This record gives sequence, C-alpha cells and structure tokens, in this order.
Amino acid sequence: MSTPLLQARGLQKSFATGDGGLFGQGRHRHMAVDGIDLAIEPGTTLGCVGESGSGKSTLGRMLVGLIEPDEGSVTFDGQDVAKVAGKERAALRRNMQVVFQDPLLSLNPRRTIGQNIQRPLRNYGVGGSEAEDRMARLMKMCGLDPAQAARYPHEISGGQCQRVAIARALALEPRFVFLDEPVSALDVSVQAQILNLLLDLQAELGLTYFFVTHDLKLIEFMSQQVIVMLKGSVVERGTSAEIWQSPKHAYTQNLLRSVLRLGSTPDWARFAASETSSVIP
Ligand SMILES: Nc1ncnc2c1ncn2[C@@H]1O[C@H](COP(=O)(O)OP(=O)(O)OP(=O)(O)O)[C@@H](O)[C@H]1O
Repeated sequence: MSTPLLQARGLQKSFATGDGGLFGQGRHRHMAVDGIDLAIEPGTTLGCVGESGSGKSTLGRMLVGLIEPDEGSVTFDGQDVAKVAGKERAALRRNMQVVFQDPLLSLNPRRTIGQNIQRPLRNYGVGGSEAEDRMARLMKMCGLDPAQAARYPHEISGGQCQRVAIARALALEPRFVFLDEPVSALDVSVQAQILNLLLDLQAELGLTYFFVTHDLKLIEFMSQQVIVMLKGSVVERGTSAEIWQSPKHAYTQNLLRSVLRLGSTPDWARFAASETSSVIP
C-alpha cells in the first residue's frame, strides 16, 4: 500500500433542522456525517454509495474544503488542511476540485463555455494567450472542439456541458477531484462516454477521485475501493469486488438484491467498452 493522498479522521457534520418554534422547542440538529475515517491512495478512486440523504455529498464537500467539519480532520498529501494558510492554502485548493451532478446548473449561463473554462485560470492570475491556449488544450483533452468555445452552455448538449465542467475542474491541474454523481443527470448512452472520459483522464493525469453515486453497479466499474453510507455512517467498506460479491452488512445486501432484481442499471463495463475512447489525443 502506498501513502494515501487524502485521509480523513473522525469527520463529523451536523445541520440545524426545524424552524425552532416559538420557544426554540422545534430546533434540532441532524447529524449528516457522523465520525468517518477514510484514506484514498494516489491515482485511485474511492467510490461512495448510499441512499439519498445518507451524507455522501456532505462528506465529499468536507474532503475538498467546501464546508468545514464540526469535528475531525482532512489531511492532503501529509498536510492538515485546516492548519494550512496563505499561499499554501491557495495551492492546496487548486489541487482539490469538484464536478457536480448537473452541469447546466454548475456552469455560468451568461459566460461562453470558453470563458467558463478559463475562469479558474483567471482567478489564479493566468490570462491572455496563455489562458486561451490552455483552454483549447483542456477542451481537446475532454473531447470538445475548441471552435465551440464561443458558444453558451444552453447551446450545447448535457453531455458536452459535463465535458466543459470537467475541463473547468481540470484547468488548475488538480490532483484530487470529487465527482458528485457526475452522470446521473445524463442520458444512459452519454453517461458511458463521460465515465470513459473520467477513466481516460485518470490514467493520463494520475488523478485521484472520490466518486459519489446511488448506483452500486456503477461503483463497481469506476472504483477500486468502496464505502457504503447509511444515515451519516460508513456501514461497509472494502474493495469493489468484495462489496459486489460478498457484502456483509444487511443494508448493502439489500442494495445489491434490488440492483440484481430490478436489473435496471446497465452492465457498465460492457456498455462503456462499446463506446469509442473519449479523449482526443
Ligand atoms: N446545507 C444544509 N443545511 C441543512 N441540512 C443539510 C444541508 N446539507 C445537507 N443537509 C442534510 O444532511 C443530510 C445529508 O445530505 P447529503 O446531501 O450529504 O446526502 P446525500 O447522501 O448526498 O444525498 P443525495 O444522494 O440525495 O444527494 C440530509 O438530511 C440533508 O437534508
């Protein structure tokens, strides 16, 4: 085992719920993530599966520093994220990016796709022809034609929008990407293309992923290691094959049974293999 790129210890996050009532009697705190430890090795994917509301997104957001944990710590490349300040913090932030579920919502609709991709570069002081060149390279790498840079998000398909969101996430050359259900808003045939793109980019750039989904079959295809979440806790963890072939927790067994019974999700490995490679060399 190599040294983990990212490690979390005792991560905990609760949110206030209820309107509080007249005397505050209705106010409670809901524990969204309840003391989670995890480690992700460089160049690998940790898949996270669980029902809606189990805390997957909250966990991912804490890993990339979008929200602060109430308790616990995140260590990236040996650095405690909470203790890093100034220039080092900015460098750390560049290294951790997110791709959200709905690309149309995550892109700025008033900016062209080229401007969307260049935004993080400009935020970090890269402008002019250097930003233009990098944008064109990122677009090609993500299977987009740079000639489309002047179009707006609503003028391209959902799959192309997600390619733009991925290109934007990669603009600052991160090492770690939190993929928050990156294909669930897309048509099934487009899903396979985006999954292939993510796998190709991982192989080419050595990226490390935290991949969140509801789909157990998809997690088997995308991840080496898996955690299963239920009500804010990890109820099962193991390799993809272990979770798929011999799940121990009753919740995972039920999840698996329903996947097998419904047969509603595609055989990703076979399906994706039938798609051509997604990256333009
Ligand atoms: N900003 C917030 N304020 C209040 N409650 C929140 C907030 N974010 C998340 N929650 C609550 O925390 C719990 C976990 O939410 P989270 O989005 O992490 O779950 P999830 O497993 O990602 O769900 P889904 O699969 O539906 O996206 C839920 O009960 C949710 O309502």
